[in-house]
Amino acid sequence: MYFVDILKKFIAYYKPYKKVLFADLFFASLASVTVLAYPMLVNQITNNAISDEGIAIELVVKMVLIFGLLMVVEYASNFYTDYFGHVMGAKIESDMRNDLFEHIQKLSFQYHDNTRTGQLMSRITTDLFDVSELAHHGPEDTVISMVRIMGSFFILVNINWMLTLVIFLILPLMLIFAYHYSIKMKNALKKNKERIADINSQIEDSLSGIRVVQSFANEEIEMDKFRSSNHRFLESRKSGYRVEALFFNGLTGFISFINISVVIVGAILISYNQLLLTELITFLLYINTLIDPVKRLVNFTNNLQNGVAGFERFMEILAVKPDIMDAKNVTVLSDVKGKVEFVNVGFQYSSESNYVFSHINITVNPGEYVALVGSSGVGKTTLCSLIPRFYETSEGLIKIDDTNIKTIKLKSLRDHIGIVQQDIYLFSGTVKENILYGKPGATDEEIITAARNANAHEFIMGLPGGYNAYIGQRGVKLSGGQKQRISIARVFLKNPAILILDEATSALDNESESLVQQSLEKLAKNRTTFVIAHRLSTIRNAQRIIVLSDQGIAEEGTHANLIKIDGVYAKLYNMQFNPVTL
Ligand SMILES: Nc1ncnc2c1ncn2[C@@H]1O[C@H](COP(=O)(O)OP(=O)(O)OP(=O)(O)O)[C@@H](O)[C@H]1O
Repeated sequence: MYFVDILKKFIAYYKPYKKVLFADLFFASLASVTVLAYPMLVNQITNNAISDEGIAIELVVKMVLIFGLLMVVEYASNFYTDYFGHVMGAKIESDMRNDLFEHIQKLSFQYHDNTRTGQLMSRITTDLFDVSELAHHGPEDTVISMVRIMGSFFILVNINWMLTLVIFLILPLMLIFAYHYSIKMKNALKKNKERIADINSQIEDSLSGIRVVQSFANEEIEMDKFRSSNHRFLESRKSGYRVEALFFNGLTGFISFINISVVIVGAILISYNQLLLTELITFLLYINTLIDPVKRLVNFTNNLQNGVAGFERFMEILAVKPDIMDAKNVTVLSDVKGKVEFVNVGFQYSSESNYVFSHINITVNPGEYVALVGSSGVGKTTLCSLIPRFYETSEGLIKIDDTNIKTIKLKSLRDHIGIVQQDIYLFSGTVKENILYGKPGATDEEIITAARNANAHEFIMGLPGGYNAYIGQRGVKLSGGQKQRISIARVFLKNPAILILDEATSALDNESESLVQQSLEKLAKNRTTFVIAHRLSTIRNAQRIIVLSDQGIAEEGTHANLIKIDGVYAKLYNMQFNPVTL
């Protein structure tokens, strides 16, 4: 049942390429038939054209012409299967890769938190290559092998059944050998794949953190880690090549054994006048026509195993249901006012971990500026990441403008929320491309206005190339404050009703901070804003400060009120502004 299911899903990918597939199978059969005809022609020449009376020129010319014609047909058919067949396989692979990437993008933060990017990269790239090989060679090799095995068997029996029996006595041994080694090869290849995926993860990890590596001068440690996974890969390739060498040379050995046995038995049959020399020559020529598709079939079992394994891994990811999806009847938000309500909200990252918080009740009015304060790890970022549904609440619910966010179309929900974080992610590309990310299709004027609002226009104009300046991988060519202002421009362009500022200025120096702070204040105007700040000076003017503790919301109020009640906030504030001196 499982296999049928997998097969059905696999076959579905052929649908757009039905015509090419059938043409491919037709030409594969045609090429196989021509191969079967060659030894026949040799037989005609040796039997009828050459005799003691001389050479029958007319017949030879006729045979040569047929030879030529068959060669043209074989060449054209093989060209079709080699080119169009491979292109079909590549197109199927490309369709699968698109589906996989689309799906992976839908998977929630929870999934990505627990999955190594390098492993996913391997699945999207190398694994699917095996599937493409199977998609192309699977049906084709089956047809070629069947036509050739049946055709040559029929011809061999017709020439001499006793010699055919010799082959079919040895062939099962060869198949058992081939099957045994093909399993070993499959295991070796699987190991290779796992290890190359490890290397990919390692490269991804080390190179993404190259700045940390170099700042700690830990290149040698990274090199050691790399050397060890590279060595493990080398070892698995070594054992793979060993199995491969045994396998292919063993097969060649069996083929030689079959040929020698046929020659010996054939010689005996000739001596008893049971066989002609010309028949023995034709028979020997047909052995290859029979053995070659057998080898092909064995190879195909390998392709099949790899391809199926690759396809299973592909399906495995596709089977992961995005845990955060649109409900059946979703609402699309329009004209959002920006009221945000947490109703008895509780959250745990996984069923095994502790609740980060529970029983959180907060109502934030449209346009209100609310600061979240609390010690490190208390859950401020987590609380905010529930609003765009990056994670799903474990208890309670969140409402925007009185609508439960689980009933809002995910895209629509996220379209109305802007986030500025401390750890900014800019894509490698130009300044303009990065700002445009906030509203694809925006005009140049809109981009410049957003940049001006974010205090970014001037420094952008100073860059070589201005808005078309290339900013490097993750924006490495820009300063922290500049990156931050580009990310703010991006949100200005998006123009969301709800804003989350997650410690956006805490990594900046005073000058940068004031530029960024100014633009953030402008950005927050008329939007419901949640600010997470470590530097309490930046939130003194907040309309409301919510203080989180391990027990939930500990205090709530304005800065002045909270100082007056002299609780958790006052303690945090005093720690920052009146540090104890010895
Ligand atoms: N992706 C995650 N998977 C599992 N646990 C997480 C994850 N992210 C955060 N946590 C845990 O959840 C708790 C709250 O983290 P969170 O980042 O929300 O705190 P925070 O108050 O924003 O801290 P800080 O002020 O240091 O940024 C922490 O104990 C943290 O270890």
